[in-house]
Amino acid sequence: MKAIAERNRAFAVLFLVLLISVFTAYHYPYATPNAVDIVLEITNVSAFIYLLLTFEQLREDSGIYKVLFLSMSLLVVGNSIDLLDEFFVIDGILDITEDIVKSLGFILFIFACIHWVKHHKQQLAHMRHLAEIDSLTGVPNRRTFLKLTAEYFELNEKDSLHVSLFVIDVDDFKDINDTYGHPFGDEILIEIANTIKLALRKGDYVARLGGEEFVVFLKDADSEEATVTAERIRLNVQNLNIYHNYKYVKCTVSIGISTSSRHLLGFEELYHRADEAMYKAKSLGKNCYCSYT
Ligand SMILES: Nc1nc2c(ncn2[C@@H]2O[C@H](COP(=O)(O)OP(=O)(O)OP(=O)(O)O)[C@@H](O)[C@H]2O)c(=O)[nH]1
Repeated sequence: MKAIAERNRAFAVLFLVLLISVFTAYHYPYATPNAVDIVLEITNVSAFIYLLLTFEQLREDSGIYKVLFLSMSLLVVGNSIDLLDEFFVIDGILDITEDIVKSLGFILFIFACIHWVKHHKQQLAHMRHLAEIDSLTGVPNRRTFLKLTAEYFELNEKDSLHVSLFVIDVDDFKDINDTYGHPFGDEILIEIANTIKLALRKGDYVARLGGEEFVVFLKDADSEEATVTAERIRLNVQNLNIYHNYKYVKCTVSIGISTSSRHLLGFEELYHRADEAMYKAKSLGKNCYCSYT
């Protein structure tokens, strides 16, 4: 964090120095050459010293920032070489050196900018992806689930096909956590999420609403098809053998089902009914499914 703040400060200084250089050179052509030079040299030399001092902080940055940093440093160094003109009378060599350093800096700067934009885009896409999934199980989170379902209802409003929704709750999960520990509880949640995912048709999806509760949305499934899928999920979870400390641990789920013709029930009502049915399944002894009636 500290290194990133330091890097941003270093970049800000470099930009400022380069801006001052350009601004001074182009906006004060009437100033005496010496005055312009003095402003340029003081800013460039102080920036160069600052770069040397902060370089250590940048060593953990990704490659692209290093290249960006290097390219801007070369531009600043190129400007600084001018200063030597004041003290040494080897103008020709210094001019050529200045041109080479600046050209190299400019090429690197363009290269780094292009790659920085690419890198930034990838990071944004990655962050967007992370915001959409549940970080533990990798299935969509509540927000994504609500978004996907709302989109589906909006797009298919006029169709009269059925949709079904499950609320799935892990049974006695507190006991699992208390007996085997929280990390193992997490492992169980990951296994269950994968098992549910594998039991679904293409196009249907599972999400984790939070805690040990999952929700499944079945497009185009009437109550009969929904119960077949629910039973498949229940059985597959029951058959899971999750290894822990030289033995296999079992877990089960209770599933509440609600089905509706798409334009008859909104999502809220569908969810409310499935939740009620899930509690009924719990009261019937768990490890079973129950349809809302
Ligand atoms: N390991 C783990 N545990 C969690 C997570 N989120 C919630 N829990 C735990 O899940 C447990 C849920 O317990 P309860 O609501 O009492 O439900 P239950 O023990 O499954 O009982 P029933 O629902 O009646 O079967 C609590 O102990 C929570 O701490 C999680 O992300 N990881």
